[in-house]
Amino acid sequence: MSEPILAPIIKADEPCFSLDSRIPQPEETQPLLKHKNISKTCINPETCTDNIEIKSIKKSIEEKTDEEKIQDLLNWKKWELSEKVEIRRGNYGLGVFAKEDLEKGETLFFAPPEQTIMITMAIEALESVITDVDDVNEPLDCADTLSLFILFELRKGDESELWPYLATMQKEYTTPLDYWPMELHDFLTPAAFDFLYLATADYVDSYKKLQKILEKYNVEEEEFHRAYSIVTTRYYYNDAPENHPDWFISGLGEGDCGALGPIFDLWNHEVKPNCDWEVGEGGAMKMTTDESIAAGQELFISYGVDENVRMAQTYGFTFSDVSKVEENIYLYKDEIVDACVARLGKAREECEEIASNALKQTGDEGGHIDFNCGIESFVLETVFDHDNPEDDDENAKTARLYRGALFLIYRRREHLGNLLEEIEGANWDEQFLYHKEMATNIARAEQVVVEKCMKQMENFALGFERNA
Ligand SMILES: C[S@@+](CC[C@H](N)C(=O)[O-])C[C@H]1O[C@@H](n2cnc3c(N)ncnc32)[C@H](O)[C@@H]1O
Repeated sequence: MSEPILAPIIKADEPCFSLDSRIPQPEETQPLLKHKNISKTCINPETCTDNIEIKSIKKSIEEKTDEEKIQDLLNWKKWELSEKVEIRRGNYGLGVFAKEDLEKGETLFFAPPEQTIMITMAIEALESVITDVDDVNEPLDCADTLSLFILFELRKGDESELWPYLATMQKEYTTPLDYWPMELHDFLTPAAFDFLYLATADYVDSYKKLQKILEKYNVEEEEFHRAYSIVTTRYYYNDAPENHPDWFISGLGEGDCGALGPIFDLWNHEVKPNCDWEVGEGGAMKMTTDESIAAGQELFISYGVDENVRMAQTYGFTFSDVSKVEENIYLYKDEIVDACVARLGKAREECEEIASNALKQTGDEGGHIDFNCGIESFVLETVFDHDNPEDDDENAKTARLYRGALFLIYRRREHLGNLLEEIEGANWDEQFLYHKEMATNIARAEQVVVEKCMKQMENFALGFERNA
């Protein structure tokens, strides 16, 4: 959903590596990284080395203006869209704006399930493409299935029934973290690097499942990536189908799958939005105002993400006004072990063992400090609670936990300070200015929480120490 700013474009004659090279290797997931080699990725090594031009069977379609495309979309179905709003291009691509003053609680949009793009529609359409479970490397989930469906619909061009919708989609999606160039890895915070890993792994996973079909239909990576991004930046949760072919897999219950909602998905995101949305019976979409809104204002919903790092991962944008976001400070095992050694005076091996055992019980890398400065780390709690003297009371334990966490965030402050200096001081090629802004916004958002939590946690620690 971000404005298209280009990441490296994959060309057939560039040196190429396997798709896996885009996924950082395990040792690279450690925080505070060293510079990585510059690398370009390429889907099909044979076509890279032989410099073969892949035959494109995409239709070229007469380009319409934004206004014409929006009009086609509005005429496509009998939408229940309030006359008090308009769709137009704004600061964040297309968006929805108030034409008149709006009151709190007004319904602005309603779409019954049949006007949304449901997974059942995608499965049905793909049954002629996927005839056997062996046509895919692994069963497809909802996002994979919708991506493949959208890809083929895009190829049909204006012969697709969905064309009035698809024609409004942005042309390129190149900046989300799944296309973050390797030479810029060092400019990411440790958390952003983790999110990059997740974003890339999800994308590559999807590509690999579909590889045979993509190759059969000569789908270039860029083409697949666009369809995939259209889906993942617009997908809203919806129920999984009751019956489906063997090549499809998803959760069984409510909200375990997803759908696309034309018009609904033109609302842009704010952490504190002025509109609210609801998925009703069978996947119907409803949009209402959450406050009174003056004419001319843009209408926003929340996509359910509050952190710059998560917005970057899923939607390809970040807020530069970092007071708007609610970033977390993610903690990692190595840092916790350092805090254990420094604060408790224990041997590294012992700290390692305690932390590793605690980590085995949790799914995450070590936990986090949330934007309210609450410590959400089982590992940190375990480490600082471990092997306490018998006369140790709850106040002393809590104080020790805060001191341990403070050690971590002082270090993180130093790291973020250095990182921001490096970002500022580096020589950025013009094509990467968007990346610079994104890396800065992610680091600054975390820095704000670090500064706030330092003061707050000092006070907490002192209070508990006094009562111990
Ligand atoms: C569901 S679409 C919204 C419609 C989109 N603006 C369009 O032109 O089609 C989500 C995408 O919109 C953009 N977007 C939404 N909210 C934004 C924001 N607050 N700042 C920057 N971009 C935003 C991002 O590109 C995001 O991936």
